[in-house]
Amino acid sequence: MSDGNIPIGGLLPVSFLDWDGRVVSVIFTQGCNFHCPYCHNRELVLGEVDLLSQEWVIEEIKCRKDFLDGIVISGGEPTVHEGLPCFIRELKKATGLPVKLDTNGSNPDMLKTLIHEKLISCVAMDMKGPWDKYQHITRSNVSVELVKASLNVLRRSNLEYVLRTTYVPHLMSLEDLKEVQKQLSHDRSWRIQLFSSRKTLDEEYLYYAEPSPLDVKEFLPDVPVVGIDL
Ligand SMILES: C[S@@+](CC[C@H](N)C(=O)[O-])C[C@H]1O[C@@H](n2cnc3c(N)ncnc32)[C@H](O)[C@@H]1O
Ligand code: SF4
Repeated sequence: MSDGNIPIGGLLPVSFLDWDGRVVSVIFTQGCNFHCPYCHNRELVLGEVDLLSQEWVIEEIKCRKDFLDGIVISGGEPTVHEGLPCFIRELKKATGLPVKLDTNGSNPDMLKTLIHEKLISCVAMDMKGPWDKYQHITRSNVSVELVKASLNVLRRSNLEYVLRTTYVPHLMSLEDLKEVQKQLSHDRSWRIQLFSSRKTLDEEYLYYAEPSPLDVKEFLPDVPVVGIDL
């Protein structure tokens, strides 16, 4: 994709769930460099949606801007698109709203650029699992050094950030979650999201068990647990 032009596969005009305490619009970019089998945004990852015009998306948000507290850019994986900084610049110019980024952490350079140019105000970054299980969980050959670098970028910035791990019992154990807590040095911004099997990239995962919130809370009592049905 060329400068400022990113593939947008979806727009959720109003959401109360995607940025704590804020009413936001959510933009979903198409395409991802990971292939997490549990991913609920399968059409975006597989590139099976009709793309929306960037101008239309910006206009839709602009006409609601007085009722919104921010914009979330999610996906797919937004940071795989080189045009992302330019797109966010246009979005902010048109709406004046703060932007939160959802990312898998695989592009620390992009993260650095977005922070340096003051284009984002908050980041939610996934920690997919213990470092030694990253490639298995994401079904990709991602270098964990990139994710570690993104973590350092966030920690050195003054930005609000959240780290989150989606707990999928078929892919990881409760002990693995403890390992993630250790590898994050008990970072207080870490939270656990419960896997929902309603829609998944790998259709076998439609039949895998969802975790029990009580089991997780009992095992890791200090960590916030969130889930679609909680
Ligand atoms: C679809 S991803 C897009 C942003 C980015 N690619 C990432 O992985 O963080 C947004 C969030 O949804 C979570 N997620 C994906 N599939 C899920 C599922 N089946 N149940 C619960 N959360 C899920 C991811 O772990 C991530 O925190
Ligand atoms: S959950 Fe995984 S596959 Fe889905 S968009 Fe995020 S990184 Fe990509």
